[in-house]
Amino acid sequence: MLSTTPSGEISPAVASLGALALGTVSFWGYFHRFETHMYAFTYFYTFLAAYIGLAIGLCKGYSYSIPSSAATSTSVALAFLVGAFGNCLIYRLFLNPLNKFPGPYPARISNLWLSAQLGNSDGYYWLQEQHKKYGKFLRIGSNDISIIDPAAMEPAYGNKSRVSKAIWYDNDYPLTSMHTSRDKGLHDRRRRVWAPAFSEKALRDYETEIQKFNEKLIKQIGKHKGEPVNVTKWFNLFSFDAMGLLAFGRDYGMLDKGEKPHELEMLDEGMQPLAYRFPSWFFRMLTQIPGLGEGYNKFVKFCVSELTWRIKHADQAKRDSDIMGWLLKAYKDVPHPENDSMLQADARLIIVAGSDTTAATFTYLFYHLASDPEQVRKLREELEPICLGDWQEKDIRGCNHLNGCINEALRLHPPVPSGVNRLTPPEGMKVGETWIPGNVTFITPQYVMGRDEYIYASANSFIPERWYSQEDKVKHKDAFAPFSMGPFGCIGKNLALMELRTLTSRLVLNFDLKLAPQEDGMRLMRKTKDHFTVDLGDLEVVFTERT
Ligand code: HEM
Repeated sequence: MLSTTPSGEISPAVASLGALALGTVSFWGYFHRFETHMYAFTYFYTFLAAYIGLAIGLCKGYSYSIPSSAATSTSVALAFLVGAFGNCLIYRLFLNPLNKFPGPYPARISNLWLSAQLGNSDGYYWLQEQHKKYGKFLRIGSNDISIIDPAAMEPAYGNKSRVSKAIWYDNDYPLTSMHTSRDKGLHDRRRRVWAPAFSEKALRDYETEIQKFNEKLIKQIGKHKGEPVNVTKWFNLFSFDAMGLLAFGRDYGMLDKGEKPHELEMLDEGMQPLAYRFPSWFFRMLTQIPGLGEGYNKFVKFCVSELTWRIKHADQAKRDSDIMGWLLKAYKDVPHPENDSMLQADARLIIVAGSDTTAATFTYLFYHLASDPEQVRKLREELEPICLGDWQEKDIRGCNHLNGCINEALRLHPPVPSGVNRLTPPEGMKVGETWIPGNVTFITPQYVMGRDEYIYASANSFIPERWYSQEDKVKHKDAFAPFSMGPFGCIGKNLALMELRTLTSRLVLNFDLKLAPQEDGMRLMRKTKDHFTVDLGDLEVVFTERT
């Protein structure tokens, strides 16, 4: 029997105690045990409905007056919240096994604290500073750590790894792409659909197109006639144009127009919410609130429209065997593949994965080449005897200095600088001598690792030779993974390297280059935003045609 007041009402103290107990049970029995990030709105509405339902029930069923029903319902609701959040707080502050990892104290309370630190979209710098302070293992969230120990690479990304993708990949659910698929079986099946699009044969086809874009960019740069070239912009145009054609058989003509179109702005706008590393429940709520996720939603719509265009104009597409063409082979018997949410998500994946990343590598690489004429001299010495007549990428694939320069750009400025989110297996994971509990989210930020003296000698210097003749300057080779590794690693790595090798060679063979007057690279270094991939600050280089 419920204890009642003299007026026959349930004692508010007893009701609140019951709600406190219910909150406690709901935390330990449910919220603590299961992934709950997908249902934030559902919880919110259920809670609201229960609150209103209780208030109405007390009035109708127990003849409460309106004020006392409101007071009792409110105290019950608050007590429930205190039970659920109070226990959550106790767990996070005192009982979480992750508390043995060093890091800023508030990080253990909520991931929103981390988001508040990333207002400048400079997650990679923030992580570097914190790792300097706290060491190889850094607590960054209530269930999150960052690791820069090279011993983490094999258990995290090796082929035998039992690590899976973390809840971050559910941010876009139900728009699940191959990349955001957390189900290993599904990812595996999808990867088999994608694989032919990146086979040696497919890449040979793409190379012909890439060489045409190389030619266009060289012409456009030549037109500047020694005036500063904003390479951030031009490499963006190049990589977006190349990706449009390779992905959808569509020539955006950006290199011809020389303009940064609206689509490019949308990509950065669409990626920006990722800069703050919001907890997934919060991110999902944010992008569902009308108006708030506008840039993000616009970009998603743009990608779907590109996919629809590709399917409707299959016969007009410039190429028969573009990447989407390969994926569509799996949809032969599907009447409207453009409505398939995974294909829509994959369309977006190609655009994001294939354009921003290569543009960033080019821009940083040319920052270093324009700052150091000796690198350009060495590249020419290596390339000139090979790049005669109709040379192809396969002819320069083994060029040590060229590959060394590209590796250095990727090491010092990885295009996915803060790393990818992974979840330790339920039984936990050993990194060297350190045990990490099960179901913990972790990242291995490539930017921080790339500049760590424990991993590389003279870590902050651009030394291409460390990759072929000064190997002692790479102390832990396994730490270098700008394309990630293992079954979830970058499927476009060889395509990216093809673009990087061919265009870089052509540019250094065609032009002398130096940083523009007044250019010190600080806009590129300081204004670049880390939003999973990067939104680059400007860089100006002067190219002078070689005679
Ligand atoms: C320098 C250029 C590039 C870098 C540094 C890079 C880096 C990466 C990284 C780190 C991942 C893993 C992401 C994660 O696990 O969350 C990835 C995945 C991926 N990349 Fe790249 N990428 C580059 C270029 C490309 C290109 C040109 C394409 C072509 C479309 C591409 C397509 C993909 C795809 C489809 C995935 C998802 C793979 C999967 O989930 O199985 N990437 N890339």
